[in-house]
Amino acid sequence: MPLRLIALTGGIGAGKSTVARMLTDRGARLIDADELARRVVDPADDRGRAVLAAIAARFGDDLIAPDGTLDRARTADRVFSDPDARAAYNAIVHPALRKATVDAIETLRTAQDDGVVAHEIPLLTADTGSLPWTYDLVVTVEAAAEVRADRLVSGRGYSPEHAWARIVAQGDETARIAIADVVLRTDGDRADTARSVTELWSRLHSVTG
Ligand SMILES: CC(C)(COP(=O)(O)OP(=O)(O)OC[C@H]1O[C@@H](n2cnc3c(N)ncnc32)[C@H](O)[C@@H]1O)[C@@H](O)C(=O)NCCC(=O)NCCS
Ligand SMILES: Nc1ncnc2c1ncn2[C@@H]1O[C@H](COP(=O)(O)OP(=O)(O)OP(=O)(O)O)[C@@H](O)[C@H]1O
Repeated sequence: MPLRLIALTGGIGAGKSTVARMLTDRGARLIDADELARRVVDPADDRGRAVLAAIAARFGDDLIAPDGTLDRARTADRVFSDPDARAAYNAIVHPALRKATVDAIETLRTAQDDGVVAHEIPLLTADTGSLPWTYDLVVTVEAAAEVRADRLVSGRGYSPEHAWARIVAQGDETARIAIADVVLRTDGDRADTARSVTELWSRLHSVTG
């Protein structure tokens, strides 16, 4: 079977990373959009510096920390409280992120042209239609917004305001479910989630493509 590229999307705090880990435990390889989004603003890299300069030109130098890295907390405050700022920020960062993703897919394909690659990508719906790659299966990981907010506050130390700002920034689940082939609900406990991942893994091995 050729390489199958799976989108793993879902609302913040629903459990994408948990599901991704369960898939990699079963042998999938992973591309993490959040991690690539950190790399594209790495000041140690020429392209990263160019992205940081574009952010500073649009938003001001106060988003750049004294050591030249992105001040992530300040950036989050700006972009998660203001949809126009978020769109402007995404317009700067997302082209670099897309390029990094194409490179990552190619690198994995060159290393091994079969198996499952999971692409953990929180913002899939915002970009659908303009992506320079195609998925064999789109999976969205979903739990009720209140459950996700509780997890972000108790598990990740977010304040309730920060948790809700991000949940709201991502829109509701309707758009994600509309583009998904599989909706993996994680309102239950981790054992329930593990069972759903086992089913998904079987399905991935019965999909040709
Ligand atoms: C705004 C930034 C600096 C905040 O950094 P921070 O370290 O606090 O958060 P982190 O990057 O770990 O993201 C955590 C979660 O926030 C959500 N999130 C991140 N960026 C966005 C965004 N632009 N819009 C909506 N939700 C987002 C995602 O669910 C993500 O998993 C950072 O998230 C960023 O650079 N975002 C833009 C790049 C992007 O779109 N990333 C998502 C990958 S698809
Ligand atoms: N049934 C469950 N399935 C998955 N995760 C769960 C479940 N119950 C509790 N959790 C917890 O929810 C938290 C959020 O999970 P995770 O970090 O995987 O979310 P995420 O969707 O990747 O978030 P982000 O969008 O920030 O990357 C974790 O602490 C995880 O252990």
